[in-house]
Amino acid sequence: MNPPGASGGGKKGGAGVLEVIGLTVRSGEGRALVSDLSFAIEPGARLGLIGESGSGKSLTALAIMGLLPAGMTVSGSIVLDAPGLARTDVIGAAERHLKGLRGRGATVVFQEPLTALDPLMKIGRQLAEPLRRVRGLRGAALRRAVVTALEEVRLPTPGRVAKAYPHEISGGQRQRVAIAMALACEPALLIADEPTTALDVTVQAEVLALLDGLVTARGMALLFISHDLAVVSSVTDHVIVLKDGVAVETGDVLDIVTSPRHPYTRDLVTSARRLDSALDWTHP
Ligand SMILES: Nc1ncnc2c1ncn2[C@@H]1O[C@H](COP(=O)(O)OP(=O)(O)OP(=O)(O)O)[C@@H](O)[C@H]1O
Repeated sequence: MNPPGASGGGKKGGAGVLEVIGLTVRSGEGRALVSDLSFAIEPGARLGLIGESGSGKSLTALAIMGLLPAGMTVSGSIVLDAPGLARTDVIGAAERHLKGLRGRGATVVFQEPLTALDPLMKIGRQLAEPLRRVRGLRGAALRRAVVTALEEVRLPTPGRVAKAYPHEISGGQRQRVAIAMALACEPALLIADEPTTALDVTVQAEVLALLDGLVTARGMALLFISHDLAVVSSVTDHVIVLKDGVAVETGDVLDIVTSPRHPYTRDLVTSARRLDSALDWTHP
């Protein structure tokens, strides 16, 4: 049974922020990398996309953003319907139109924050750009908004961070800045693609808790992508299990964790449990 909010069934005509129907992505040689994937996410709902490396998770995220690598072909439909923006099928939409959707419609936080940050620009200036563009802020109001945005992601010394270059702060702090940049656009849908995978375990837990709180506070829809079942189950309500580009199982997080049906999902649950008990053993 699908709970309200997120579903793997590709509902039609609902009030979804995102509705993906029959998404298929092929390589230049015609190999199917994502096959006939359907799901929907309603405002404020959270959907997890889980699968091992190469299962098609990142390509799904890139397809939603209209950023698939050149040479790939895409079919199906990806309808983004964000407040204040025209309802759009990303597939086939003009790049000019997609530029307007990226940020306010949907935005991504990637595994490696340096992909979102310009290494040659101070953090304050980078953060000011979306605040100016999306919220129209200028002057002292813009400077205040930069500090507020850095405070919101719990950076202890926002004034110092604003004046720093990305390489002058830690990896965990950079990911907080990347989250602040994503949120500055006030997106209807946040896609988090392995947002904590590159971080130390303790920092990982802090960033995850931060993301969790911000998504709740802002009522954003969340597509959370990870290879880690424990991480996905801590932040989402509903999951799709992806294997070789195919959704092999979909359902409520608790059902998937307690009674996985597909052998691949069972393997994911077993290895997550094994890791869990190994950690218990090493850290009694
Ligand atoms: N630019 C590309 N050109 C050709 N094939 C690609 C390209 N990018 C990804 N692929 C292939 O598409 C498949 C899915 O890749 P994708 O990056 O979506 O996997 P993933 O589940 O996100 O894995 P990871 O967790 O390692 O990021 C893989 O077989 C990968 O080799």
